[in-house]
Amino acid sequence: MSGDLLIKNVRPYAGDLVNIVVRDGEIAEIGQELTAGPEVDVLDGAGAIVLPGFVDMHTHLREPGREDTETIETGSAAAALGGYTAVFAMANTDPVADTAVITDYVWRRGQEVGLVDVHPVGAVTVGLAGKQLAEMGAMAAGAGKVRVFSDDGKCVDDPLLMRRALEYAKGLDVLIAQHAEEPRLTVGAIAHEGSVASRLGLAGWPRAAEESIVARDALLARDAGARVHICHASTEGTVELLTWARGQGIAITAEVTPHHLLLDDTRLHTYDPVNKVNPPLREDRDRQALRRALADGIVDCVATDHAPHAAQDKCCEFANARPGMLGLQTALSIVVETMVRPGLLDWRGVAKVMSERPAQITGLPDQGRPIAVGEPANLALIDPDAEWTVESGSLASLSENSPFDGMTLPAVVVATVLRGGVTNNGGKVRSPR
Ligand SMILES: NC(=O)N[C@@H](CC(=O)O)C(=O)O
Ligand SMILES: [Zn+2]
Repeated sequence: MSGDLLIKNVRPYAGDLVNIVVRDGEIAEIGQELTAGPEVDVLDGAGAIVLPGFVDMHTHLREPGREDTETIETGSAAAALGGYTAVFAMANTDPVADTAVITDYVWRRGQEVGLVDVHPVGAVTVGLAGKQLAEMGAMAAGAGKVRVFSDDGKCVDDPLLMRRALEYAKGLDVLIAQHAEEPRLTVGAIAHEGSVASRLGLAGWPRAAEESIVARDALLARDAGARVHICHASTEGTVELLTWARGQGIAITAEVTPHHLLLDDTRLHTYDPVNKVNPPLREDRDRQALRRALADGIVDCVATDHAPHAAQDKCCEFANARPGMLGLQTALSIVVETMVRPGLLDWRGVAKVMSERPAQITGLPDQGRPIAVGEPANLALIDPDAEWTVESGSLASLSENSPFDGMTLPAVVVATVLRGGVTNNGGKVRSPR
C-alpha cells in the first residue's frame, strides 16, 4: 500500500476542478481547497479529466508461451499507459490457461509487476479443444479467483458442451465469454464476406457465422438461467439479436472493440496484414450500428482484444498472417474519436463503457467505482484536448501490429493511478516492482 498522494487540478467526469487526497489506496478527501503536508506525493493533473481507471475484459498477454510477442510485464505497461487499472488476460496461451496452475501464475505474475490487476481468464474446454470441460471450479477457487471463462480465439461450438459450461458457470457464479464464430461457416475465411472481399479475392467470413452463435447462446443462457457475454460483437445483426434477447430478460452482455468502432473492410485493399483480425473488419453499416448500440447500452462496453503478434506472423501474405491487433494504448483515443466527438457519449458515458460496466459484468468489487470519498483510488487522468500520432514502434507492447500506426488521434492519458500508486505519469510507466 502506498503513502498519501495529492492529485491536484483534476475534473471528475469533466466537471469542476478539484483536488483529491488519497490515503491508504482510497480517496480520502475531495475538494477545491485541499492542501497536503510535506510528506505527500503530488500529481498535478493541470486540468485533466479524471475517470475511474479502465477495465479491459479482453486482452491477450501471450504469457506463458509467446513471450517474444508480449509478456505480463510489457502488456501491463501498455495497459497502464492506456489508463487501465485492470485487464482480463485471455486463456489462449501456450500452455493454455486451463488449470489453476496457469491461472494462478498469471494472477501472481501480474501482482508482482504491479502496474495493473491482471485477472486470468480460464479456458472453458481443455486445451481450447472444444471436447471436454476444463476444471472451472478449481480455477475459480484458486489464488487467481477466475471469474471469467472463455475459449477465445475459438468458439465453444458444440451446443451441448456450451450448455453444460453455462450450467456450471451458473453454479459457480462465473461468466462465460464467447468468441461467437460458427466454424463450419468460416472455413478458410479471412475477411468480411461482402463486395470488398469478392473484389480482392479473399474468402469471406459471413455475418451469420457470428449471429447464429449469438442467437443460440442467448437461448442456451436463457434455459440455463446463466449469464453469457459476447466477445467482440461485430455486426448489425448481432446488435438486433442482443436487443431482442435483452427484451426477453436474458442475461446476455456484449463488448465491442475500438477497431470495429473505427475501421471497416475498405481498408483491406492494400492487403496489409495489419488489418487482419477476427472477427473481420466489417462494413460501414455494422460500424454505425455498433456505435449506436454502445451509446444506447445494448452493447455494454469497450474491450480491446489487444492481440500482439510477431512481425514475421504479420508481414507475410494476408492469407497466412495471424489475425489480431494491438489495442491497449489506443483504446481511449478511438472511443473519443468515434463516440465523444460525434456526441454519442459524454465523459460519464466513457466511464460507463470503459470502466463501470466491465467491472460490473466481471464482478470486480474494487474497479469501476464512483470517484467519491471512501472509494478505491483507481483512476485515469485524461487530457481531452491533446492529440498524438501513433507510432507503433514506440508503444510499450513487444509487438508492433497496430492498425492505427501513423494516425493522429484525440485525447491523451496523462496519468494512471492504481490503489493510490501512480503507475503511469506523463506517459512514463513506473518501473515494475
Ligand atoms: N482477435 C484476433 O484476431 N485474434 C486473437 C484471438 C481472438 O480474440 O479471437 C488472438 O489471440 O490473436
Ligand atoms: Zn476472439
